[in-house]
Amino acid sequence: MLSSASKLTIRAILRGGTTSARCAAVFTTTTTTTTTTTRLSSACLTLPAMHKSSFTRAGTRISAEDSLRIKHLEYRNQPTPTLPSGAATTSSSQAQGLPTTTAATTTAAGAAAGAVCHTPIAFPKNESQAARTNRDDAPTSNFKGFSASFPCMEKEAERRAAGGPEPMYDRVVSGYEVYHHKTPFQLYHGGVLPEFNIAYETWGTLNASKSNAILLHTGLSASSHAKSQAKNTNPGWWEAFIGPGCAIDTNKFFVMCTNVLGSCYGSTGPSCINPTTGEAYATHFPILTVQDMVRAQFHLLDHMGIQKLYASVGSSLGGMQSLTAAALHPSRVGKVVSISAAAMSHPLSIAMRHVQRRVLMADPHWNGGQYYKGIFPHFGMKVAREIGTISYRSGPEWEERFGRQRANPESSPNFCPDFLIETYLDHQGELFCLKYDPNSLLYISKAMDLFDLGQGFESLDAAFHRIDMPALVLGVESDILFPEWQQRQVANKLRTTGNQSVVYYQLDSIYGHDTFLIDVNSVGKAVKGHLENE
Ligand SMILES: CC(=O)SCCNC(=O)CCNC(=O)[C@H](O)C(C)(C)COP(=O)(O)OP(=O)(O)OC[C@H]1O[C@@H](n2cnc3c(N)ncnc32)[C@H](O)[C@@H]1OP(=O)(O)O
Repeated sequence: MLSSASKLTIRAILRGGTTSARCAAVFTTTTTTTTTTTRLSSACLTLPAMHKSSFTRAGTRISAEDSLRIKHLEYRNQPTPTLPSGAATTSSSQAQGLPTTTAATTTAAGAAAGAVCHTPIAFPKNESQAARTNRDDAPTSNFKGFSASFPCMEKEAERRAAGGPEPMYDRVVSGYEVYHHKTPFQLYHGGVLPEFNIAYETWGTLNASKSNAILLHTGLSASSHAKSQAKNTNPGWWEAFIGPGCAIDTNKFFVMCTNVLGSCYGSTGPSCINPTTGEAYATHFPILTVQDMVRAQFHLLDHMGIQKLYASVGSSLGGMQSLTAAALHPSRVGKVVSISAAAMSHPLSIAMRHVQRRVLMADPHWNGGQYYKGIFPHFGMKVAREIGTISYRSGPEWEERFGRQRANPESSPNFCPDFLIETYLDHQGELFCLKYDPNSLLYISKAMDLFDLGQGFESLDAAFHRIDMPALVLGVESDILFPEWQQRQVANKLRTTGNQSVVYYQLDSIYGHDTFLIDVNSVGKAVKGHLENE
């Protein structure tokens, strides 16, 4: 935790579209006319010690106290890949048909005549590596193989046999409010929802003129529970970022967070009952876009009488929503923040979500999405999350954290989680898989693939041109899902299409895409500076 005396000096460039005037040192502890002091109250700084000490990569450290370095970037010195200028609207491509894969526990079977199958490993379990290396390697028999024991698969088989009720996603969180939209809602790709709910939570106080509201948009699988509050005291997913004196200061702002359309934490999604059939929507739910999610949120704002947001803030999918809100309703968004997002998903990120969906759909219990009264596709969901986790963190972090260590170096190598990185992924998959509706994962991850900020506008540039309010764009060098070059594209596009006030930060955190969830010091301070800078 940082002491109250700790400080962060972040340098940024603010450049107008045609002017080269710059305003450096936006956030610093030194008071100048172009300076805003940016401090997070110590109550917000709950970053575990591990997260600070693990930053050992070479780089420009801005201050001794801070674990992350924020680099000064000049647009003109950065080669920037170009975005296509037209809005390439991707057509809906709902996955067709069911894979026929059956998941059977494999057993080794020796094919060759005379082969010895299921031979127990001859080496004593606790034999040291040195002893193994020094062993006289003259074989004592013609064949000695692997002991075909797969405890992780046996556990999975037991779970399948037991079945069990579908987890109740809407019980995972409680204490949210619900906006009920009573009339049919037309979606971008042609679907219509007869009605919908949006779950939301709020923190701070809405002022009399309703001018201090900040809409916080979530990533793929988050609920509206960004912060603990009286009706739900569990820590939220941005717990340390929101509160008095924090990055989003609830002494100043009224913060709202919604659960997106298509999700499973109180908003209408595939696990909800379709009022026209009395059955769960499941995979009859219409294909969604990020724009549909944001349009639903603006119905909630209308309902609350909030004409103009002080700011729209989001990371990842939330950053896509944040940019979309600003493009759809520029007159209703005062400031925009986009962290680790993009103007459109790039092929590698689509590929990573594709394999998550395929592995989920390959679980026979997924059953075409009709598992709500059957057996939950636990294994498919778990492995999908493991793949997702690979895209959320980074190789450098894992190198530092796990290296090549095995969970139990004295045990024989095996095909169940063995290396620490494997047990980590296994744990992350297990932690998450019962907390989220598999069909929501399909729909929302597809919406991310389909995302194109230019959708519905004349061109991508036309969409960017509408985002004329002060903008903060933040990227992370180790992010493979939403690479830093995409953040630079967003910042550059904003600037070249006429935005007079764009701030871009590049962080060299090793936490990859998840940096926005972990690094309150750097991400939080950048957000606070942007929100509070006049
Ligand atoms: C794509 C989008 O739109 S949004 C982004 C998607 N990202 C997410 O959803 C991220 C979800 N992850 C989280 O929420 C995490 O808790 C974070 C990011 C907030 C915090 O991350 P960290 O503090 O680094 O936690 P970490 O990833 O190390 O996980 C800790 C857990 O792993 C366990 N663990 C750590 N190493 C190992 C290991 N080698 N083997 C087994 N388990 C391990 C810990 O015991 C701990 O378990 P617990 O949670 O049951 O107590």
